[in-house]
Amino acid sequence: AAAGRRSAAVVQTAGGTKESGVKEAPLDLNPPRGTRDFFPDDMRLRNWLFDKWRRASELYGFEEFDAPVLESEDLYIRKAGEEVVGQLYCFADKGGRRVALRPELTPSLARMVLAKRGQLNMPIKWFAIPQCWRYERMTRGRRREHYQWNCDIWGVGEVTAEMELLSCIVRFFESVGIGSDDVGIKVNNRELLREVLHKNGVPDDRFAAVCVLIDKLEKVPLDHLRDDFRALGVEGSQLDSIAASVRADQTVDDVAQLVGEDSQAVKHLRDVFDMADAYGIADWLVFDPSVVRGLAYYTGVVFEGFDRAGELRAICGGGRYDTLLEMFGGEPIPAVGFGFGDAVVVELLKTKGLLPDFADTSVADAVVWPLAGGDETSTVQQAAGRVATRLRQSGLKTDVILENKKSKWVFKHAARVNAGVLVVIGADEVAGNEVTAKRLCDKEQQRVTLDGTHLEDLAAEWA
Ligand SMILES: CC(=O)Nc1cnc2ccccc2c1
Repeated sequence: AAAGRRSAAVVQTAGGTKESGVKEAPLDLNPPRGTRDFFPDDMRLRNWLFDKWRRASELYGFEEFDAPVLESEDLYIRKAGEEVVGQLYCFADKGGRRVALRPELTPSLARMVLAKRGQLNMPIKWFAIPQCWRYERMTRGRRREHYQWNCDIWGVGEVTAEMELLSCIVRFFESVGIGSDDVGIKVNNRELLREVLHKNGVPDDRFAAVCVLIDKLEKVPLDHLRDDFRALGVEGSQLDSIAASVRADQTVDDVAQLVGEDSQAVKHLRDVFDMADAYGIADWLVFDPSVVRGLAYYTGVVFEGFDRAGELRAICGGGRYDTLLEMFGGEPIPAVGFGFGDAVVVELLKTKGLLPDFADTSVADAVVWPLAGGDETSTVQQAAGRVATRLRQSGLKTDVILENKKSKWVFKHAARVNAGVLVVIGADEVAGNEVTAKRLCDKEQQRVTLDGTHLEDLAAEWA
């Protein structure tokens, strides 16, 4: 690493930008490639978003859980050619164990359910906001981590579970000011594709890998994928009829023609649209037979939030995955869930002018200022400590000026933290067992005795 740092590259370092050469280059101050620092302003936005996600989850009766960011690599070994598996951030740990930074949360959830199998009250409705990772060649300069809100329902095979999740997503959008004219949710059912594959003689064990390729069709023309399809034994007229069946411009009736009105797939799909009104989400849902999502384990209804202006990548996505536990050697339990990343939704909020403004965030309600500097410094600083502690114990967010500062600096600082009241403590206040409280919005001030709780009451009123 030291040798690496001796490179001639010019990096932003502690010592400013300088040609590194013979001397060892100082530490690179940037976070690792594809990752982000969250300075307070960034953290305020992140906390705001997570709070909106949490509120929507709790509104729907979901309980929060979490799992380690590090999991055994085995959890993600799937042979269907998924991008998320191809970009696994994996390595051998010091014990020689193959481990991976989680690229998604669902396999951890499956592991936890299997571990507690039979002891969990079903159905479970759990949510989490995990940081997920991928290792991508930085050629594309994309991020290698994101936070992804997950909600999952285990133990319900009926479409009512899909309705809970779809309406939870809609409630989140409404909670940040996004409406059904801004965003829609494309809904499809992978069972349709399974039935089409059967009709075209494609063996069932090709289903997951075919879905992953069909998902790529959204971005890559069919001709670029013919070789991959051929490798799965899908080609020629068989492939053309499969590709035709997933064309976006078809209605549910059109696909019912293809697979027959008595198809389970069609029934489940119609159920979703029939129930949408009752959940107040009919305006949000759009049938789109081209949507299959890129995860191998989806088995039924799948869905994807999209911006109707068509400028952004998918906002969120999910689906039913009734057989995931079989991958882990367990008896299957029906399950459905979604993932909702922290990147695209923020881009959408930006374009819609819906990002929150934190300019008047109250970092502190009160600022306590010991007039230090003279030989009474320790006396006034101790008095400030006592006053600040009282204010904090009464629940007021209180900042203390920790060193000798000029008045101009203190008032500027109090304004920056949006404090409502400045409590000044000089030697004469201390002598009189008083403080001088200044209301910052209009400079009104009062000498307040420290006897009783009048100071707390006044500070609370002025905060
Ligand atoms: C737009 C964006 O940041 N996407 C993103 C970023 N990091 C990831 C990490 C793991 C899996 C998917 C990921 C997706």
